[in-house]
Amino acid sequence: MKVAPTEDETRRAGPSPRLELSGIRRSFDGREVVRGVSLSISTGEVLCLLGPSGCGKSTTLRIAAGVDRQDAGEVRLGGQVAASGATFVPPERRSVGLMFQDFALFPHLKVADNVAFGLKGGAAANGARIGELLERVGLSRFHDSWPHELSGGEQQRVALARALAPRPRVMLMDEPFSGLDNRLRDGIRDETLSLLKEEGTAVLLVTHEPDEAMRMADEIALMRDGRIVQSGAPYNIYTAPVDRAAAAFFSDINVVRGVSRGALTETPFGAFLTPGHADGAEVEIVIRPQHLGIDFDRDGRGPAATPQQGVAARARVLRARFTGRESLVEFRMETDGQVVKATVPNVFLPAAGTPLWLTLRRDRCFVFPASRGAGSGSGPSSI
Ligand SMILES: Nc1ncnc2c1ncn2[C@@H]1O[C@H](COP(=O)(O)OP(=O)(O)OP(=O)(O)O)[C@@H](O)[C@H]1O
Repeated sequence: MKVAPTEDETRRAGPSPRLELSGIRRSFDGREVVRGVSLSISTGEVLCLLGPSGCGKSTTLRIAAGVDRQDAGEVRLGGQVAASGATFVPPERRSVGLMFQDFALFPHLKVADNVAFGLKGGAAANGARIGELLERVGLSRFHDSWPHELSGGEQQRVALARALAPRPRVMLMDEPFSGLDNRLRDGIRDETLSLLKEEGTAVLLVTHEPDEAMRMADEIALMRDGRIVQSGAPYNIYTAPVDRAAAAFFSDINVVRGVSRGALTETPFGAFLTPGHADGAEVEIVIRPQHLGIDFDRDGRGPAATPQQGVAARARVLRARFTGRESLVEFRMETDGQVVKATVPNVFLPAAGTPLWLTLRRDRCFVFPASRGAGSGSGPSSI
């Protein structure tokens, strides 16, 4: 017999997540493209499903929306089953807002009527809510305009107001900003985020852009080949990637290879502690370009080694480019000919062939078993 929880138990357990997916699977033509995805999003939380094209993000979102149906697993909204083997609540009864890249306003409806579309009663009856949302997205003056009179960014903001008008508890957004040019995108992302937070909406946002996920997400779920390979706050995902491919998804990386012997791996940058790697196992030391240190050559000598930096290694500049916010310098190591990249804030454009000394910030290095493909690797160990 199932005993109903007491009020106290319910309070201690906290409210149910607004959206919960557990063990979602979906195949097309015998190929499984979503392979056991589970996630949970609470009130006012933004979860970004991030991954390369074709990894199954949109399929997952479509299943959450109810426009597609999973082969296995369960979708819950506010603690209630919305889709399982036995139950299926159709999309229009799920109280979810949808926003896609192709946000298509209705061209024959004025802006206010577009916003009113999802509301019961139409523009006149819902005047206050429409006015509030148009003001919030900064478009009050377009109340009686036609969609074609608005720029792409303005249309996108109307689409957001339209999606939010019925106060959905959950908003599902699939690459909603990718149709906008770069200049507009950052502003609209920020406005959208603050509006969603104000409304307390739980948001599942699908994107293949790490910058967008870092900017928008409370939590990132990194997806690859139909599976979530890592999830956590943006800072944690960035600073503690689960494997080499997860590190590489967010920025360029340098990979220094070596062989672990007695829990130590010798490299041109000195010995690294590699506990947990078997004797003779190949390891990869991964570091982002912004965490390399550059020092001048003093008659063939480099900087004195510090424990934090380890040993400096000499390299020659291959090319240097200024990219706007920083300079990207590529080097060829004198020790083994490997090419490494470093970024430097501001303008630093040494001539090709210049000898310079490189160090690695050891607290920013990750050690992984040598990968046999994008998906391999286990937990990182910081050095
Ligand atoms: N209705 C369908 N019929 C057959 N295959 C499909 C269908 N929908 C998706 N797929 C396939 O499933 C895989 C995952 O597609 P999905 O759109 O979920 O990926 P995605 O990560 O959102 O990619 P993108 O960022 O390019 O949209 C792809 O290989 C796609 O071709």
